[in-house]
Amino acid sequence: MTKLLNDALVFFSLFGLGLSFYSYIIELSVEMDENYVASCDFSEHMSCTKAFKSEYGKGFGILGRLLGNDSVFNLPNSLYGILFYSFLATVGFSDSTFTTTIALGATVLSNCASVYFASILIFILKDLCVVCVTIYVINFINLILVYIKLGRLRQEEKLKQN
Ligand SMILES: C/C(=C\C[C@@]12O[C@]1(C)C(=O)c1ccccc1C2=O)CCC[C@H](C)CCC[C@H](C)CCCC(C)C
Repeated sequence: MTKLLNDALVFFSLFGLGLSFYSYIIELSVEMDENYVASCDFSEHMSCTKAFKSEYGKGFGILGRLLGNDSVFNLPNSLYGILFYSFLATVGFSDSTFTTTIALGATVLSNCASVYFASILIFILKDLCVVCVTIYVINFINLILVYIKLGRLRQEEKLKQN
């Protein structure tokens, strides 16, 4: 009964994974070649590298301050994205209520991250990063999908008990 939901969840998680990989490649390219022009840089106020290269592009702009800029955990956000969406794509296959509850927690967390990053884009960097905004949309879709899925799993459990 959750087959279509699972497929959609895995699809959007892989979409997020792809965007995270793409962001990471862009970051590496910009770092190696300062003349590199990223395909997601459209103008001064529509730039993805402006976000990635900012002080908020690494360790969520928090870990560096907490653990020191040289900490092994102060990685580019895109690497955390790769970890996160790989995890979500994997648990997306599971029809266990427990696993899906974990997935719900993770997607709630990622939407908090969306709000945090979106405010940085709007109020501090005054930048429209298309890759970032697409990530926010994906995070929201994933939240809705996991929420619906958990509801159905709980309903199925109830039906089995009776
Ligand atoms: C494209 C990507 C990250 C790039 C980033 O684009 C973001 C998000 C953004 O909006 C932004 C704004 C302002 C400055 C910099 C930036 C960015 O650089 C990857 C998805 C990141 C995703 C939102 C992470 C979700 C992580 C979980 C909430 C926590 C996972 C914890 C791990 C230990 C698994």
